[in-house]
Amino acid sequence: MFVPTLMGQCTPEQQAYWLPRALDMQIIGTYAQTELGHGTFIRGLETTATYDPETETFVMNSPTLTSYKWWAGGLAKTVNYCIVVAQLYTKGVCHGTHPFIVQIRDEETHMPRPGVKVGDIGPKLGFNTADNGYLGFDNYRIPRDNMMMKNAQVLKDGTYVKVARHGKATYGTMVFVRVLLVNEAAFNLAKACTIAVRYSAIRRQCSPDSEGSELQVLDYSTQQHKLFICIATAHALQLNSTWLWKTFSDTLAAIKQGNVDTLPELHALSSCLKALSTADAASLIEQCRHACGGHGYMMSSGLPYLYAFVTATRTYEGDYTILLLQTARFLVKAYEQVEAGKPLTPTVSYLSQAFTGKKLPWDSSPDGIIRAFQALAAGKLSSTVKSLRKRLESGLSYEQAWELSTIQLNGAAEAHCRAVMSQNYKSEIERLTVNSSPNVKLVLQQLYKVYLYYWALERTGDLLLYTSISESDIFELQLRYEGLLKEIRPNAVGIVDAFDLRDEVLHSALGSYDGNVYERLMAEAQKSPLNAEPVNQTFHTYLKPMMKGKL
Ligand SMILES: CCCCCCCC/C=C\CCCCCCCCCC(=O)SCCNC(=O)CCNC(=O)[C@H](O)C(C)(C)COP(=O)(O)OP(=O)(O)OC[C@H]1O[C@@H](n2cnc3c(N)ncnc32)[C@H](O)[C@@H]1OP(=O)(O)O
Ligand SMILES: Cc1cc2nc3c(=O)[nH]c(=O)nc-3n(C[C@H](O)[C@H](O)[C@H](O)COP(=O)(O)OP(=O)(O)OC[C@H]3O[C@@H](n4cnc5c(N)ncnc54)[C@H](O)[C@@H]3O)c2cc1C
Repeated sequence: MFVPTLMGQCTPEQQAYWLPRALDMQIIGTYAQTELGHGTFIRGLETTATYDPETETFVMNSPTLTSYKWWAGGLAKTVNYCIVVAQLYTKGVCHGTHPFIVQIRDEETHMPRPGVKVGDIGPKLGFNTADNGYLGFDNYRIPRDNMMMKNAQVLKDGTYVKVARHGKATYGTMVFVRVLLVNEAAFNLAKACTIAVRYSAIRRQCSPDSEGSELQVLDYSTQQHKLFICIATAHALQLNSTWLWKTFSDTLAAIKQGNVDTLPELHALSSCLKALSTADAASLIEQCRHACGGHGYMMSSGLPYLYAFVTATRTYEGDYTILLLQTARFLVKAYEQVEAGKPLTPTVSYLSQAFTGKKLPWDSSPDGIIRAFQALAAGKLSSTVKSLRKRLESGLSYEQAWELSTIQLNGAAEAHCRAVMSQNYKSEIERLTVNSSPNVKLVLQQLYKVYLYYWALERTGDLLLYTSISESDIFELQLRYEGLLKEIRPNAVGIVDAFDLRDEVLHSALGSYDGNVYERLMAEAQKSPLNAEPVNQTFHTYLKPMMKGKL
């Protein structure tokens, strides 16, 4: 995050100085925004940067315990610089949070600079190879030029000048990383399902009839139900990530031309796609672990590590709930635009036909299911706005009414995101397979249908509310879904092989290409330090005395 922030928040002159140093690794940096007391609510950050025109420096301070920076990756022992997000004060006025480049360690000795308190935050659920750190300041001075001045400036005399066209321009790095995280979710989920599907083809358990041989666990319908949605979702996330990257690039190009009109839609999309992709990837990686039984619980399976790594992505760079609520703000505005007969931006344009007051006629074709997801999102949005307005009519303030409606708002944002993801999944497959063989098309369409049927069956309650789906339609869809799993089964191993992930990348005794699962598990077990000696010294120190009654 250090380098993208230098790129996004510095003036050209500042970039010319800092970027080569960072890219050459002459300096190593991190992004220190979150504090002990605040992560989500950026406006509540407490670190201060007070401009002193006498010395043309900013004085950095951590006025409270809760103002200590907390979490930044590499902060504890690795980095010598960081981007610190602090409340800017000049001429006695607070201008809100701004980013500053702060040297925290000596470039030669690596000692913390006087006035800087820095350390490690301790062990975490995962990410233990990263030295996430804390950081505090005691009247620590940095040059005026170290304020990142692309979007706002403090002149030598302390005058504050706002440059950016959009109030949230300083949040740009977060949007960029959220976009990248959708791709990261796809990649890690692809790893997990490669491991679990390959292992399920090797693992045999139980025999349906006592005479026959044991089945590969991949042949069980329930195992297919657990795993094929993982493969389908990995593709859905990958294709949505490519699409989101293009949307991001287009918006960035427009902003460079001075047009910030599409930023709200990009923010709404990157927020909900980051939220849903990281949450889905984490829960499906855990599902892959379940699918590997006891061996999935071994660190050597690679799955616990993957889970610990990915579940953090649901929180960092904006917590799941918080980001869905950001999308919900955008959706409520879109609802109001429909009411006012105003045009809508592309990803919410479906709303213009959705508020008919009637249930959508059920159609079980893929296009029909996407329309049903859209109807569901629109229906949820409409009920949420009704709740919001009822609360306003009862005399509550907008903030109070909003807070009481946040469970529904999150539901509407999740449904909207699922509809967007399904639509993109379909259109990206169509776009990318124009010249593909019929077999490739067939397999990708099977996976895409698995995604649609799975989520339709997960949301039957909502579909009953907002579409004309009947009990027999649901029964028919369930049978179709189960049939599809059987169609995919013969190709399942080939499909995960097509992710083309090398053994070194999977790092799993269960998921290696050669399928030598048991040999690898045993070889990994031999690496346990407990196997280094036939009798461990704890036997003599504790067990034997206890057994002899001498403890
Ligand atoms: C090329 C490089 C390739 C590298 C590839 C590597 C891939 C990397 C992936 C993984 C590898 C592992 C590496 C691990 C890295 C760990 C990194 C973790 C880093 C961090 O976590 S940094 C800290 C991140 N912190 C957050 O995300 C905080 C979340 N909070 C917020 O974003 C905000 O506080 C808020 C959005 C919730 C609220 O902000 P606030 O100012 O209070 O604004 P509001 O009043 O709510 O809204 C006002 C108005 O502004 C709109 N708005 C808000 N944000 C934005 C935005 N970003 N852009 C545009 N608009 C925004 C908001 O919607 C409102 O609009 P409205 O009034 O409704 O119109
Ligand atoms: C592995 C890891 C690496 C990180 N790396 C960095 C880094 O490099 N740099 C950095 O600056 N930060 C980093 N972070 C911090 C991260 O960005 C924050 O933890 C994250 O943004 C969540 O903020 P929080 O911890 O304050 O959670 P909180 O906001 O305290 O969330 C706690 C709970 O309260 C809920 N909640 C909070 N506010 C509201 C609200 N308004 N409405 C409804 N519910 C609410 C949340 O949904 C959540 O359930 C990292 C975190 C992790 C886990």
